[in-house]
Amino acid sequence: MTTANTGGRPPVLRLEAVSKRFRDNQALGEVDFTVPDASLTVILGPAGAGKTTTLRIIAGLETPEQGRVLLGGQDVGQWEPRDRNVAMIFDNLALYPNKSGYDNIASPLVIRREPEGTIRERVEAIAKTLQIGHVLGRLPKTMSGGEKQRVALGRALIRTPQLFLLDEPLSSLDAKLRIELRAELRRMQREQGYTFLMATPDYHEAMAIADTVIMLSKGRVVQVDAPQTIYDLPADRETACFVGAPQINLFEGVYDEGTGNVRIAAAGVTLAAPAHLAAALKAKGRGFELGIRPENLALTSPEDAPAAGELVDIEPLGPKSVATVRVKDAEFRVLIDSRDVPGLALNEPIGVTPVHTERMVAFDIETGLRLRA
Ligand SMILES: Nc1ncnc2c1ncn2[C@@H]1O[C@H](COP(=O)(O)OP(=O)(O)OP(=O)(O)O)[C@@H](O)[C@H]1O
Repeated sequence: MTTANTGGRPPVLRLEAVSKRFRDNQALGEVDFTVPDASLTVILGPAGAGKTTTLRIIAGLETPEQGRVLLGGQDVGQWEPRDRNVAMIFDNLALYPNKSGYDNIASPLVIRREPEGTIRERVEAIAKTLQIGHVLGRLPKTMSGGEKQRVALGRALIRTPQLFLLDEPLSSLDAKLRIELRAELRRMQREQGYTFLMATPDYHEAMAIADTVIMLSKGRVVQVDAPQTIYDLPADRETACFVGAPQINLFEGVYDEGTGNVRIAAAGVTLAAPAHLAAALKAKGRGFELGIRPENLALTSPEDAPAAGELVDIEPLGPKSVATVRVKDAEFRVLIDSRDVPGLALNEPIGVTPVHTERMVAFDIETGLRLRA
């Protein structure tokens, strides 16, 4: 059992080889991971990856085919959901329509027959943190969407379970509110030392708040790492494409042993193999793709650029823009400063030059796995 970072205590949560099948659909296959105490871990993955199923199994709302769920080191396989001391927070939590904000938040403690003074103290503290003091006396129908979501969060957070499971808790909110509330969740988690396991298909969200990201794909854990590591060194091609917008550039290449160069046939371009990948590319020879993030390419004059083509599109993204350069049968997405856009003309010749070649990655075309240096 993993006891890292827990001072010898077992981790808050550990999944061991958890599998789940719905009829002929293998929703989860041998899922393994650990969630340490007072951490914010995000399960990231596309729709249908198995995020909700994983959370439901931990909460005891779904039974795994195989494998073990350990909470604080105890196998809870036979435990009822209410005995597990975990709180699950869904998107769009329904509030009691006939109860005030205060009574909605207080309800879990009222059910537990906590003393009234304690309840008042807790509700007021939570309302202050979530900045919803002004809606405590009001019915849900008079609250905005964001206020309702905060009251619902307050109701979940008023309990103090050993683990909070959050299933896309912010997805119904508008972009501004989502960013505000996720920062608040992060702050509360840190201040109170809560342990959060949150599922989201939004890599921006994962990057913004996670200590650790569990990348889930087709019911399997593909990678468990810090968000920046998932971005810089994705375990496979699918993860590389899933995290990062504009998407990573991928080019099929062939390594030339004589020169130590990589030829990208589709673009008719030859690049020096970056030093950190040379051995892996040499060993592979062909059947690999080079992965270059758009921010690691620059627009240059066509004369001395390794790739020269035509500027075919510019997409503004606020302070940054994405320039697309067609070079023969290949397209290069290049992230540029939007202030440089006025100096560019569509359909004109332009060069593309890799910068930070030490950040290039390469994937095996057959397996999709990243080639290890
Ligand atoms: N009760 C069920 N009966 C049959 N199949 C199910 C059931 N629940 C989930 N599945 C299937 O299991 C797989 C994983 O679903 P799950 O809801 O866990 O994915 P998810 O990653 O949470 O997706 P989303 O981001 O869309 O919520 C999917 O193929 C889904 O169709």
